[in-house]
Amino acid sequence: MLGTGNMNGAILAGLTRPGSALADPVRVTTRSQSSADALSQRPGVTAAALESNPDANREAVRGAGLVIVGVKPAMVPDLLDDIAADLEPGALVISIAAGLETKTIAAHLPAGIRVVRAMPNTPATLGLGVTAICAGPGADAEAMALAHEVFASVGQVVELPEADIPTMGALTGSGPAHVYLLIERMIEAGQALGLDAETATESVVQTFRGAVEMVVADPDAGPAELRRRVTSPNGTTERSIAVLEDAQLADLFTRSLRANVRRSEELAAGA
Ligand SMILES: NC(=O)C1=CN([C@@H]2O[C@H](COP(=O)(O)OP(=O)(O)OC[C@H]3O[C@@H](n4cnc5c(N)ncnc54)[C@H](O)[C@@H]3O)[C@@H](O)[C@H]2O)C=CC1
Ligand SMILES: O=C(O)[C@@H]1CCC=N1
Repeated sequence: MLGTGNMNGAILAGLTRPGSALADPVRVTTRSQSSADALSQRPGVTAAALESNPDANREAVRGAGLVIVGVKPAMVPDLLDDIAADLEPGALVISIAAGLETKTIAAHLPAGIRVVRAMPNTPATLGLGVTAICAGPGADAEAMALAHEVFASVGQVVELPEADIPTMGALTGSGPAHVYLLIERMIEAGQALGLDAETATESVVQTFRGAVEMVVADPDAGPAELRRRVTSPNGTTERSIAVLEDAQLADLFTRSLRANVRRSEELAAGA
């Protein structure tokens, strides 16, 4: 794993969490020695820092069958140019960078390197991630099976055409941030109505958790039916839902996701 920050770090945490059977040793790189020291505490993980060893990325990929690139999108091309000559022939390179298209990734790699693009999300850290994957140049069935296996060990995997990856970036890659924003705003609203911070926080978090678990536990009912069961005719929920629906939430979310996808397109163009 090259560039082990928030997202690659979450995947690594998921892969090495207690009870998950990580079959192969993992070499990871990061920029600072202090984060490399922290990462190397994980079982089966060897970490190297660029600030101590400028060759860390090149050394990490030597002999590796699978390389997951987790630096910021703008840094990916330079990183690939740096490691290109040291990659094993036929290695699988997975990029998790938002926006960056597989043709751009492949253009910075030698022929014969297999490319997969992935859009994971941070709940991978608990094994509860969602990762969308798509095949890039040279990605044969074996490469896709390997990508599937890695991300399946930290959550669910959805295989999609590349054109859908930006939408998944908006819906699931960025999705946890949208959920956290809703949690934050509900806590603030509880406080505005007089609850103390601790009570509001604990109650809202448990409400999200309980509500999500109910959707998971009863897929036949689905969220609309579960909402109906809470919303008594002429009761209290009806009033609060009416205020929320007044804000045209469906339209708001669609506009929000479109803005996210537009940024993916800018990143694809190198902006
Ligand atoms: N944060 C998220 O929830 C998600 C992020 N992504 C993608 O993951 C990638 C990383 O994002 P974050 O983890 O949020 O960023 P981050 O900044 O937390 O992590 C990047 C890491 O790369 C290290 N780094 C920088 N240059 C390096 C180099 N040349 N060699 C080795 N390490 C280097 C940094 O020290 C840092 O630890 C981005 O391309 C982003 O689009 C995709 C899905 C979700
Ligand atoms: O905000 C970003 O650009 C990255 C991609 C998806 C989540 N975080």
